[in-house]
This record gives sequence, C-alpha cells and structure tokens, in this order.
Amino acid sequence: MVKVYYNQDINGSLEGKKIAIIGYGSQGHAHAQNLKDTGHDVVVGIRKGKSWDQAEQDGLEVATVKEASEVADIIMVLLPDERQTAVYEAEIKPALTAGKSLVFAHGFNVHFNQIVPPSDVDVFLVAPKGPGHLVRRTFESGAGVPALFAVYQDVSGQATDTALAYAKGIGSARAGVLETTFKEETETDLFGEQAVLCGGLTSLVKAGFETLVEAGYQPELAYFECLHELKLIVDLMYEDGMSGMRYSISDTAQWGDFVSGPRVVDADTKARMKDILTDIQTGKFAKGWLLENQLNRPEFSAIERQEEEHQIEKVGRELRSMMPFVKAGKKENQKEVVSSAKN
Ligand SMILES: NC(=O)C1=CN([C@@H]2O[C@H](COP(=O)(O)OP(=O)(O)OC[C@H]3O[C@@H](n4cnc5c(N)ncnc54)[C@H](OP(=O)(O)O)[C@@H]3O)[C@@H](O)[C@H]2O)C=CC1
Ligand SMILES: CC[C@](O)(C(C)=O)C(=O)O
Ligand SMILES: [Mg+2]
Ligand SMILES: [Mg+2]
Repeated sequence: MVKVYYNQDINGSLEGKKIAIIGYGSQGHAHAQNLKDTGHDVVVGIRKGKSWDQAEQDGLEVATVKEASEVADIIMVLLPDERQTAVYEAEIKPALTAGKSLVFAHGFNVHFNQIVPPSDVDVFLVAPKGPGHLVRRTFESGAGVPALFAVYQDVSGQATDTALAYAKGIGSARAGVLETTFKEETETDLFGEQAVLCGGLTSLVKAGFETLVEAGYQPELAYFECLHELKLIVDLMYEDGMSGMRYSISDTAQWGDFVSGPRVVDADTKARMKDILTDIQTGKFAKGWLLENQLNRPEFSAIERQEEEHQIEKVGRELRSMMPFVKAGKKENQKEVVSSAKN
C-alpha cells in the first residue's frame, strides 16, 4: 500500500521560515489561518479590496503580493488558476530569488506550461482534497482534510520535508497526506471535479429533480428528495463507505440502488467519463478554459446565470431560509442561527 503520512511521521519543520499566502479566498484564508494557529509566521499577499480587509480583520499580517513575496521564504500561490500567471509574472517572479520555495495547491499552471519556474528554487504542491472553507472548518473542529503533495523541483534537497511540514501546518496530516506528481494531481483533480464531485453530481441532482417535477410531483418535495437528503446519505458514505451507508437505508432502497443505479450510470456514462479524462490529459480542457478567460468568460457567465435561475435553486433558497441550522457551520450565519434558535 502507498505511504500515507500522518502527524507523527512528519519531522520536518517550517521554523524560521516566513510563509506568504498569496490570495485570501477559499483556500487562502484557510491556509493562512491554520498555519498561524499552528504557530507559523504568515503574511498574506493580496491586492487592496475585500480580501485585504478581511485578512486584516482576521488578525493577519497583510501586504501586497510583491511585498509578501519579497519577505517570504515560502510562497504559496492561492489565486484563481486562471489569474495566477499574470500575477506571478508581474509580482511574484521578480521576488523569487534563489533558495526560496514556490508552492501551489493545484498543479494546473505548472503542468500546462503557463508558469515556468526558475531553476534555482524549490517547487512543490500541497493540495487539500476538499473545499477551502472546509479546510478551515474541519481544522477548527480538531480534524483535517487529507492532502496530496508533489515535488516538481528540489534544489535544496529539503523540498519533501518542507512540503510535509506545510501539510501538517494546515492540519492535513491529521487526516493523511499522499505523495503524487504534478501530472497526476492536476489530471485527477480536474477529472474528479468535472465527472464526479461537481459536474457529475449537479447534473445528477438536476436530472432527478426535473424528472420528478416534470411528472407532476411537488418541487419542494423533489428538492428534499434529490438535493437536501444527498448530504445525509453522503455523510454516511464519508463515515463508513458505501456498505456503511447501505446499512442505514432500507433493504428496499438497497435493492433499488443495486438494480437501478447501473441503469442511470451505465457503460455509456463511463465511456463519456473516459472522453472527459482524455480532454484533460491532452490539454484540450485547459486550453478551452484559458481561452474562455482571455475572452472575458462569455460562455461561463451565460451558463452561470442560467444555473442560478434553475427552479431547484429558487425552491432551495426558500426552503433553506426556514432551516437556519443547515448553515450553522458557516461563520457568517452564526448570528442568524443564534437569534432564530432563541425564537
Ligand atoms: N477552492 C478550493 O477549495 C480548492 C482550490 N484549489 C486550488 O487553490 C488555488 C486557489 O483557489 P481558490 O481558493 O478557489 O481561489 P479563490 O477564487 O477563492 O481566490 C480568490 C482570492 O484571490 C484573490 N485575487 C484574485 N485576483 C487577484 C489579483 N489579480 N491579485 C491579487 N489577488 C487576487 C482574491 O482577492 P479579491 O478579494 O481582491 O478579489 C481572493 O482573495 C487554485 O490553484 C485552486 O485550483 C485546490 C484545492 C481546492
Ligand atoms: C472539487 C473541486 C476542487 O477540486 C476542490 C474543492 O477540491 C476545486 O478545484 O475547488
Ligand atoms: Mg480538488
Ligand atoms: Mg480543483
């Protein structure tokens, strides 16, 4: 079995190193706050605006991307993938002097040749296998989100130790850290989010919802059946695998799972998954995404608008407004939850 690193296996340390977290979005806020809480020296590199103000409010040291990159030994790039190259060229590269570490949470730009790092720095990735907001939330609850690490360039001879110490610092070694390559991380992450976790899932949920509503069933009922309950079922799979989930459902549901599941996701679906993987491996997907951004996202924006107007979203917003506990884990909703709990 592959080596999985946990806290007790990691001896490397980031002591004496200054870590610049570039970007303060989903991953950025989590890495910065988790690293600070585990005793590390963190500066957030960001442009003036909402994220800058938020990082300051959260008690972090804040600087421009250029300044943070200049003072740091380890520079973690947590900007949106499609924006990294421009910011890297203008503000990070000039400060990336020999001996520093350039780090990513996804291999996209290095693997697809958008960022070509200089040869005298360590380059590695530490990629949490979960959304940034959950990287922070699970950390605060004493748990962690697993992560992958990969070394692309090891000039110091210490890149693996530094990567593992970083993964430990953000709490991922509480859950398990696996070694990979930039190629494997990039291709599997893109595949997972497109075919299963995000694209596959939202399409499955919408198709189920639409099937019920088009057959004349109540949209609110269809929302509970196809979206709300999904979390409860997935929680059981997260805790105990598919068999654990099947232990909790009725035998009737389990029989339906066995006989109807493969009718929904069949050999044709798998063949299309293979096509999706091929587009990722050949760079076709990356090229399309980069061009879409160069054109100011015409297709992305149109689809996003349509999706936001889907009936399942409208129904869901109304139903969730009556269930404040659903958002209890989200900090920005704490006040709302507390006040409604008093009522
Ligand atoms: N989202 C996730 O959970 C995961 C992401 N990753 C990877 O992590 C990386 C970061 O992704 P993610 O956290 O989603 O990114 P976000 O979209 O959440 O990042 C937004 C942040 O980037 C800042 N930003 C955007 N443009 C600029 C700019 N030109 N100059 C300075 N700051 C800028 C924003 O600042 P402002 O407020 O000023 O706009 C904001 O702080 C990516 O490589 C992604 O693939 C990996 C695993 C999971
Ligand atoms: C599943 C989407 C993801 O890959 C992630 C949260 O891990 C991302 O890019 O946001
Ligand atoms: Mg991912
Ligand atoms: Mg991803």
